[in-house]
Amino acid sequence: MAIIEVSNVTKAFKGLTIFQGIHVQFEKGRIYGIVGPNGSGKSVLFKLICGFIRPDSGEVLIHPDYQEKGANFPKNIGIIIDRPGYLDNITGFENLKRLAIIQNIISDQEIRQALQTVGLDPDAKQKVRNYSLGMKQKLSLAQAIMENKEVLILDEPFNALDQDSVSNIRQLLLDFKSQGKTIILTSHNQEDIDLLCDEVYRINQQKLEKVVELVDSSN
Ligand SMILES: Nc1ncnc2c1ncn2[C@@H]1O[C@H](COP(=O)(O)OP(=O)(O)OP(=O)(O)O)[C@@H](O)[C@H]1O
Repeated sequence: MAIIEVSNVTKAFKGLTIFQGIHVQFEKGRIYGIVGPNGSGKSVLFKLICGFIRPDSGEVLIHPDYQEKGANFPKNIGIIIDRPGYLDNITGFENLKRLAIIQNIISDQEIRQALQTVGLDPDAKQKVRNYSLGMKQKLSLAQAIMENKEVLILDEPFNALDQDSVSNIRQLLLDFKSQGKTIILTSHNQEDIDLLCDEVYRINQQKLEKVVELVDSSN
């Protein structure tokens, strides 16, 4: 069984149909790209997968090993969807520490490590209020990876990152994949998709279509 299976899912908001009977399966150890124009439903798909919103019909099936006990919600997923509201009068480390306390499964050292991995200084005294857009993006990436989850769902993980940071994070995601983690991401940058993804799906007219790579027959 796949880790996550979206089966015949339909979703509308007040008459605005986003998905009509979509299917997709996500397998362990692969990187999946979801593409589509603004407003086509990429974030909605991620929220459906995470159980934040429910399908009108159809279902999202989660492999038992990845299920929250007693609920059909995935556990063990690191998420970036809609930038989280960080407290702006404390540092990045202090924000992540507050969030880490909820699960209480990681040490301060692991939080520091996550910050360093994405290129933020864990000892910086700077409050989040004074963070640039790219720094906030890195903080949300650090949050998604800090608990070393098996599945990462990343809505526009490269937004606002400078070129070096984009390269670092791309490499990080490829390293995660080689460790057997599963990653589902969106990006409006085709290069991210081409470099990272094993499979790509495009949202088109309320359906999810697998993008088939055209083999260049000229060589
Ligand atoms: N909770 C909600 N209630 C009503 N409408 C919603 C809700 N969530 C999303 N929508 C609508 O669903 C559509 C798809 O939104 P979504 O955020 O998934 O798009 P997206 O593909 O992620 O876009 P972008 O590329 O701009 O990030 C939009 O028209 C949005 O307004």
